[in-house]
Amino acid sequence: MNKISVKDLNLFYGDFQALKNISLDIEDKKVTALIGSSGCGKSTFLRTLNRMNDLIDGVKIEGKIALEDEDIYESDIDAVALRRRIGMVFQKPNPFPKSIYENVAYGPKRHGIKNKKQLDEIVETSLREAALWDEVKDRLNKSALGLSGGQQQRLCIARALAMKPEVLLMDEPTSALDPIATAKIEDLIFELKKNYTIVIVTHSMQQAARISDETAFFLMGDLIESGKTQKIFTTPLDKRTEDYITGRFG
Ligand SMILES: Nc1ncnc2c1ncn2[C@@H]1O[C@H](COP(=O)(O)OP(=O)(O)OP(=O)(O)O)[C@@H](O)[C@H]1O
Repeated sequence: MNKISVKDLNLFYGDFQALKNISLDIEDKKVTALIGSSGCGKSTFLRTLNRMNDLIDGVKIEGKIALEDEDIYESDIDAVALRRRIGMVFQKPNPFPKSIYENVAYGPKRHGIKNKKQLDEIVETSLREAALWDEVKDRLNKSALGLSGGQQQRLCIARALAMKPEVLLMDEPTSALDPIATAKIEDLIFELKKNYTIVIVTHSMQQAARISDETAFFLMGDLIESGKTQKIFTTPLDKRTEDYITGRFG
């Protein structure tokens, strides 16, 4: 089943066309990796999925993106509600300068949940889901900035999960982390796909091969090829995909 369906998507930054006629279906409760060399449009594409590009001046978008049956670029859609359904985790862990507890409770509080017991529950569940609970349960009121980089990134994942999203967008979530912290996040992604649809931008082909079910290869704003990760990495249809995954360019 498709969770998100992208059809004939074009995106312009002013006169520059960063995405060219992209059509891609994103499967429910699977990990889809977006790969391609620097500047090919992976992050831009990722941001179109929860309308984060709306926040950038001079962006023009054509085409259609449906979340299940709903066109997310319909003029009457509530972008804040959309971003609650499609959460995002960024390249650099960016916890708020607040306690671990407050980082996770922040979103639910802003959306009107005031009951302490309910918030406690959301915080614990989200931290457990992000595989961080055991490491932080005795220091929930300490600053999030005292956590290691890998812990901070899992906290940011917990913060996203606290909003009970359906889809998680991850923009190179491990590029600032060491191999051990990276492995923890990769294990976590594997667990999370049982309940969430995940789209991840990665520079690491090994990472894409390890963790994704589906892979989409971008080149200079075009989507060259997409499909099952195993197929893309073993028998790609397009010569340009093959050249990229075998390291001939990129
Ligand atoms: N806010 C912006 N204004 C103008 N051009 C932009 C903007 N953001 C990105 N671009 C351009 O759009 C193209 C795609 O950028 P994007 O960041 O999506 O690529 P990417 O594949 O994610 O690259 P990287 O892997 O380096 O992050 C690039 O040529 C980039 O310079």
